[in-house]
Amino acid sequence: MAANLSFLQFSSPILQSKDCRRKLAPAVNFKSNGVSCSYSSNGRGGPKDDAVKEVEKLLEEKRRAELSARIASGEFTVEKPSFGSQLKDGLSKLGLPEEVLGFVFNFSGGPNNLKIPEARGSISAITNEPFFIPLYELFLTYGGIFRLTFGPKSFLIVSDPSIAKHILKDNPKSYSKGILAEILDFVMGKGLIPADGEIWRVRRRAIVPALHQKFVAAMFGLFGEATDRLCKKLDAAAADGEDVEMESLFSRLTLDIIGKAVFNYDFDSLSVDTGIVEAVYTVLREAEDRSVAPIPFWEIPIWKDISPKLKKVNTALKLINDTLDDLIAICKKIVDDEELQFHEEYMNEQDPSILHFLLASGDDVSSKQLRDDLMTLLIAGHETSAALLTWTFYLLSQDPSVMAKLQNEVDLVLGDRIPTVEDMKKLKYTTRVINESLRLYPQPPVLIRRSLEEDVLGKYPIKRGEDIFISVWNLHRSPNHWEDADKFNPERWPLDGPNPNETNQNFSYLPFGGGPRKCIGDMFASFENIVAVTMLVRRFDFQLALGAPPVSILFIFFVSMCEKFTSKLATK
Ligand code: HEM
Repeated sequence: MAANLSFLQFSSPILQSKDCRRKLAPAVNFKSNGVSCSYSSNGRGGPKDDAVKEVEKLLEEKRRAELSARIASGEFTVEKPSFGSQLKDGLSKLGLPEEVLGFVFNFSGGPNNLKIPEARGSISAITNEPFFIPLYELFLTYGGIFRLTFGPKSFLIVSDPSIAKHILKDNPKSYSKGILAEILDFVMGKGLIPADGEIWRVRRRAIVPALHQKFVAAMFGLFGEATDRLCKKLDAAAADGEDVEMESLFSRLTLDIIGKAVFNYDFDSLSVDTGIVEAVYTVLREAEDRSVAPIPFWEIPIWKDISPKLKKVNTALKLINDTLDDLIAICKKIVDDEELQFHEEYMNEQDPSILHFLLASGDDVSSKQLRDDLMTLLIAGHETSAALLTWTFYLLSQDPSVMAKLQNEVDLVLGDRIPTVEDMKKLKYTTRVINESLRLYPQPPVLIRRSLEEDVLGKYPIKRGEDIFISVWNLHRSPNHWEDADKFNPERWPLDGPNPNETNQNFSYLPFGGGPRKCIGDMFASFENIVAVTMLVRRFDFQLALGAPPVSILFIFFVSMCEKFTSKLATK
């Protein structure tokens, strides 16, 4: 029985969209509250009006203060003192010294006497924002681990780096993907993201070698060509003085890239809206719907058969599966006809795709499992990169000094060249900009797990079957670890220092997760994004379009999207 995340439900109405991606959750004004930068004649963005910034800051502080006051008033606190603590209070009132009580209760109870701090309620009752934002306020009050209870459901929210490290790296065998696997089952089956146990182990061992260095280096041509197509589209928009909605374009760019990289299929979604592109988005939207559904409507027997929406989803899934089957069959034939000498860094120059590598490697796998794996890679590498690019350009549009520094580095290192793998090490500031964008807007903002056995998290014992959210959002914005945590400041990462990752930041920074389930596409994604950012900033200036709708932050399909970032373009 599939679980659902009804607490992710939002109360506001669903928005309609013009493009093929539907906006699911309500558009919540992001901090900028729709303030547009004024257009500057030199094409470089002017700083946002100071007075406006001040008002935004005050509004944000007011909102936070109100929520903090509500949390502090105990509105969300569950008062359930344990028998031990009641006894301790009683004895304390009778005059027993604290030292004696501390000794007796620590000795007799140990960690079992400790209770995880508990908050309760409905996130939608607290605020209209995506759920991981109010979780931040609760974290400031309740600490690095607390329980959040909604009616019969309860979740542990982890925002402490050492507990995150314990779950992800030190004791990962005791945790599964839980709810995530249940929701994604219809689209990813037992693909690498939802899979657990032996299936995960076998498939990870088969797939990881496909992303070897030679493969990633070969992808640079693809990254460059796809971004060039986007540049041409933007050229036309800039020439016509047309504002562009960037999230939809980045979504198409990354779909085109990942389709070619995973199974050598050209969606060409930047140019055309074919049936298969529409089918991919239909399936993605369904997964989004399921992640916020109050009940698992897709499991209701009669509904399943008569709902036009579910019929459409099934038709889309069939089209995708048939296309994947065709691609697998074509690729199998090529591999059969190939004079194959398989080795560690094997790559077919005409078709360097992951699918080709898997078939050439003699990977003994059912066609259903292979489809699940391909679909998982497609989804894992698509929305994450699209969201990262959109947030990065949004942040850049807000900070002309960072943009200028970035453009300077790109001009110096690349000039007009298409970036190569050798350039990556030289593009240090560009990398820091992306590191910082991933810190402020991690994709996904929460990692989902379920405990498979009893364990101890921090000082608290937990039972089997606990659903856990590791809030990467909280880790990345924790005042305990970051100075000016909300500020976009690529300079916080020294250029001569190591590339920040979960290990050298001690699990305070988890852009690609950590431990054995760490992202397998981290290098692919980093290079893809560096290529896109460099090729775009050397050609265009980006500013929030005048009079554009407010930028909003949406949590859809486990990724936090920067919706409606509409940019005014100026060709450099
Ligand atoms: C900016 C882009 C990306 C970000 C931020 C990102 C982030 C992540 C994170 C945080 C995880 C860990 C999830 C967890 O522990 O629950 C993950 C897992 C994964 N990612 Fe990525 N990812 C990105 C791009 C990609 C790409 C391009 C691919 C494929 C080519 C990919 C494939 C995967 C797979 C297969 C897993 C599951 C690994 C496993 O469970 O063994 N990702 N990603």
